Order: sequence, then C-alpha cells, then structure tokens
Amino acid sequence: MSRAKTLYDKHIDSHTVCTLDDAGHVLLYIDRQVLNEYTSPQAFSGLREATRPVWRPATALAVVDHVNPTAPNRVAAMPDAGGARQVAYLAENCRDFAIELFDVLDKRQGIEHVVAPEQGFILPGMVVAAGDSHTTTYGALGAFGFGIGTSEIEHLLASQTLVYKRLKSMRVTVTGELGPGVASKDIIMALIERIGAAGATGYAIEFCGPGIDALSVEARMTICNMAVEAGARGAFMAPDDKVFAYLRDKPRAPRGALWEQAVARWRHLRSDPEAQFDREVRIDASQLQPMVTWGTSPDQAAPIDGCVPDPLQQPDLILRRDLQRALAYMGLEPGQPLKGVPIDHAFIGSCTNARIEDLRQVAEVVRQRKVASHVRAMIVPGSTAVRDQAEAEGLAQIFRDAGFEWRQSGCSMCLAMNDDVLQTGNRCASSTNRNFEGRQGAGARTHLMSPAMVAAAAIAGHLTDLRSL
Ligand SMILES: CC(C)[C@H](C(=O)O)[C@@H](O)C(=O)O
Ligand code: SF4
Repeated sequence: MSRAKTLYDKHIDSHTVCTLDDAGHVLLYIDRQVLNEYTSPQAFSGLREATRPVWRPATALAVVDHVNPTAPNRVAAMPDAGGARQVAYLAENCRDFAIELFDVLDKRQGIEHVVAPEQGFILPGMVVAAGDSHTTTYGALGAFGFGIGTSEIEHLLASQTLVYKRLKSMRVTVTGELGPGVASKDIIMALIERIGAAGATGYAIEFCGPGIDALSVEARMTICNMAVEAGARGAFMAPDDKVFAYLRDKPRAPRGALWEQAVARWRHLRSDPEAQFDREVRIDASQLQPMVTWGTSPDQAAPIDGCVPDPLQQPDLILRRDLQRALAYMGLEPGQPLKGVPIDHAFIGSCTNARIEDLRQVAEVVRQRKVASHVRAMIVPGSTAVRDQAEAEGLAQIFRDAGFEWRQSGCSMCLAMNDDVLQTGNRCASSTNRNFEGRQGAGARTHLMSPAMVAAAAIAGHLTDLRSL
C-alpha cells in the first residue's frame, strides 16, 4: 500500500513533471500565476531579450497594487515617475504577451491576494506561484501558493514550471473557540509569537482542527497570508463546504456539470488520516487574547494586557541587543504596559485584513463613535469590489462619520511604496502583516493587530483592548 500523504504531498506529487535529483528537487508544474507591476518588469525584460514567448498567457493575471495612489478621486496617472514607468511597462508587457491586466481604473482592480480569490482565479488543488511572498494566502482555498523571485517568474512565464525543492511539513491544530473580540489574526499572531519569525522556515504549514473549521474563508485567508511571517513558504487548509460556497459563481469558477465534478474531486483534498508531519503544534483558540506587536518583527508580540519585555531578562547577549534595538526604534520602555501606548495613525488595509468581513468588524467598533482628534485614521479596502460592497452596505458612511479617510484600494501604507507614507516617529496601529523598521515610512513605528483592534485604538487614541471600549 502506498504511503499516507499530507495535503502538501498530494499537491506536489500531482504537479511533479519529473524528479531532478536525489536532493528533493523536482520540476513543478504551476497552474496559475499573478503578476504585479513591482516584481515582474525584469522577468519580462528577460523574455524580450531572449525573444521567448509566454507559453500559457491565460494562466496569468496581472494587477497594479503596490505603487498605485489611493486618493479618494482616483486618476490613472501615477504621481511619481518611477511608479508611472512600472505601470506603463506592465501594461505594455501584458499587451505584447497577451496577459490579462486589471489596470488602475479597472473595477476588478485591487491587491493581488484579494483580487485573485475574488475572481475565482484560484481554485482548490491548484499550485500557484507569484512574485510576492504573501501568495501563501491561497492555502485558505485549498490551493498551494508560494512566492518566487524575478528570475523564477521569467522561467515560469516561459515554461509554466519551476525548479522546486520539497519542504518539510508542519501541522498546526487549532482547537477551542475564539472569545468575543478575538480574531483569526490573533491565532496567527500567537503562532508566530510562539514559534518565532523563522519557526516555520523550510516548512509548509497545514492548519486544521475545529478552530479553523469554525472560521470564514476570509478569516482563514488572514492566517495563510501571515504564515509566511513565520517563515513558511506555503500554508494549507483542506477545502470544505465554506470554500465551495465562497467560490461558487465567482467569475472564473467552473459552472454547471464541471462545477459538480470539480467539487467532487476537491472533497478528496485533505491529508490522509495516518499522514505524518515533521512537526506538530497545537493552539487552543479559547485561551487567546487580542494580540499586538511591540517590536520590529512580527514575532515580537504579546496579548494586549501584556507589557513590553525587559531586554535585561534576556540572557543571550545577541538576542538582548536585538531587543534593545527594537525598543529603541519603537520608542518603548522595558516593562511598559501595551495598553495606553499613544498612537497618531491608524491604518486598516492590506492583503491580510482588508476584505469585506474585516470592514464589517471595523464598522461594528466605530459605529457612532469618533476617531480621537490627534489620530489620522484611514481605511484602504483590499479591492475596488470590496470598496463598492462596503459602500452598498452603508459601511463607508459609518467610517466617514467616525472620521476615517475612506480611500481607493491598493497596498498603500502596508509598505508605503505609494504616497501613503508615515513620517519619522509616527506611531501607527495597523491591520497589516509586517512591522519591520521603515516599513510604513523611514523611522515610523508600526504595531500590528486585528482590524477591530486598530479601530479601537483609533477611537481611544492609544493601544487598547477593544473588549473594554
Ligand atoms: C513587494 C513584494 C516583493 C513584497 C512581498 O514579496 O511580499 C511585498 O508585497 C511585501 O509585502 O513586502
Ligand atoms: S498589501 Fe502589503 S503584504 Fe500584501 S502584497 Fe501589498 S505590500 Fe505585500
């Protein structure tokens, strides 16, 4: 009898064109790829130089997300010459290589990891590679997604394959129910805090258990999206009825008899019961509190009623110096309670937490309340479709009434590649996924948390427990 397989094994085995060596390298077939203006230019230039065509243009979709402005009255023109060049070159490449592009003014436009699922472009069982590390998001749909570099994008465009080395597998079993005010963001932030920012390096993570089953597809995407912040180059969740309901009738999902056949196959996409994982981690969701980061790495996090750690308690001198540096950058004192740290900015956006469900949760918190007078708060929906939906549901009006800027979609202040940039010393409560030094602007300080927690901080004017607002 054949060996019991994990969901990861099943994806890799079914997409292996051939084995390349004894060290675990295979030639892997890739079903879909998403391109953006920021990481694709050199790949296309390479193809042009070698006069190579794109083999299967219909398997790629291109979006503009990293550099586009989010000003409420959107115009196609980029405010800076660099961004304008990237966007124009993407359009030229898509035209010349026959790849579909959702350009800045397209109604289907948005952050790639929000747009691709929304379109039904990513389906269970697929292997997806893209020039962006948060391609792991697609694990929530039962697909295997991972980020690749520019030269790999070129290889993929030309051949639909990649040279790939098998990863080890980790299973994260989530039991228990999340308490009120605790979100899927807190599950993944707690995991990263526990295993460290490199804790899953070399692994693909499968998330399972009743704590995952209970989550919506959007909430699951938040977890798979941030799995890469623990170092994982791939995250999985077995697709279930919620995923099928999410995908049904999406523009690119199969229809009619094909849909029925597809779902029947997708139901087999789960790890065999006896499959062995290289590492097992368990999380009890009922024990979790809303999490916030205090440092400059996503694993430097604590529950909101915790305190900033004291570097002097850290015996390892190198780690102690890292901690001291993080606290100096963040302008925080050892032992300082996290609750009450004053903020001047609040940002709700990004491929982690700017889907419609996130915005509904934010609206619950800010309804009939006002953003603190010293806080600049903005909401950047994950896609134009999310933006339109939020308008239709009346959420946008709630945000505006509360004093939030309601902007157009894009990556925006998640990494400040457009004109949404913080100044040195600004402190921002942020629903994003990375709190690295300079991520939201040189010298700016980022505290990661769930979107509802950002909303609560915007209202209070400082980090706070949304459950006591
Ligand atoms: C710009 C891109 C290469 C990068 C990524 O790969 O994730 C960005 O999206 C990010 O979130 O840091
Ligand atoms: S929203 Fe942020 S994390 Fe997501 S793709 Fe854009 S820059 Fe990267």
